[in-house]
Amino acid sequence: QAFSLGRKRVERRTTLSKVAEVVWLRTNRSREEKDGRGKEEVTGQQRWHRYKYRFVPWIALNLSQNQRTLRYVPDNSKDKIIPDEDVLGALLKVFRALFINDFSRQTDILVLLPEAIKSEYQHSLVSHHPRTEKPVNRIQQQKLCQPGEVLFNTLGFSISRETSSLISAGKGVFVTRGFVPKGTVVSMYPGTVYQQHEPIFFQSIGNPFIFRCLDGMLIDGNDKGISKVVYRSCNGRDQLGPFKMSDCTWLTSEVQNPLAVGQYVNNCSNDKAANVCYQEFDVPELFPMELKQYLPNIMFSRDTRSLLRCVVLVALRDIQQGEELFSNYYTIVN
Ligand SMILES: C[S@@+](CC[C@H](N)C(=O)[O-])C[C@H]1O[C@@H](n2cnc3c(N)ncnc32)[C@H](O)[C@@H]1O
Repeated sequence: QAFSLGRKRVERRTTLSKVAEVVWLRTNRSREEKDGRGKEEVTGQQRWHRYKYRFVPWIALNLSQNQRTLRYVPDNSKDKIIPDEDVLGALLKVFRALFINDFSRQTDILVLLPEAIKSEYQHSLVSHHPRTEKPVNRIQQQKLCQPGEVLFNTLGFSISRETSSLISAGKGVFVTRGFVPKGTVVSMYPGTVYQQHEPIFFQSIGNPFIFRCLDGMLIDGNDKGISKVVYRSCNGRDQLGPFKMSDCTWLTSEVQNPLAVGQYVNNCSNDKAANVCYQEFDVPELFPMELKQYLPNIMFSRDTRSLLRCVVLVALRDIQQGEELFSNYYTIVN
């Protein structure tokens, strides 16, 4: 059954790709004819095959209107805006702050952590009274902050989902507070991660949230219907005692990782240039066990050999409070 589902998925993806290819070739041919560029060295067909589409149905319908927004990358390896270490550093900073904020609710996990790690966290929660110099345990005094507040205190900005500034584009993601410097990890693309051969046919029907990685892996970021059921089921499957391997609160209104709204970022247009860019990030094996509960991605199949794929959005320029985030759904890799 898995095989036939997989085959159907491949067939469906092939059909979508064909439709998109025809639209692409028609658009390019008429453009080339108009400009007298028909005899260019690189043909439209060759360019199509170098194109790494992020959202297939979307490009099939909109490519002709958005020619100028294509993003060119000289090589797969040059797709990264910032080094992986910087992505890891930013995620660890935010996740640690979330963990400490939520410390009083983490007792089941804390008893199982090695002493050295536990005391590191406990250390960060002890401050000294300004007059008496006596140690004060901040756990008892701690007032729980909202996750958005933790993000603001850690990276200096908050983001949230609101009605897009584009007409009939549904929701979008806005910087609601603070300032995002260029090169900052500003959001994460949550969802179930599928390898190329895995069945996604039913989840993909009418689903605009399927993100395609450069190597063909797919991330289903839909927070409704069958996609939601699949994510929850994988999340339950992978839990090890009190240790959750991923966060599923992005499927609810009570999100615990405030970065996990990247699936709502809209595509740039000729009037609104992209201010963020997708960047793929494989979570290293040594990622702290107690912080995995904030990762908004999970593998569809429990495959111990491959690393968990995440996708983050990185700021392409400084972004001010009140601005909507726009990414680029089209990438051409030479
Ligand atoms: C990944 S979803 C983004 C979230 C979406 N705005 C929503 O509220 O569900 C992609 C869909 O958003 C819409 N969209 C994205 N960028 C757009 C744009 N520049 N103009 C109009 N619609 C857009 C399209 O319907 C597209 O299929």
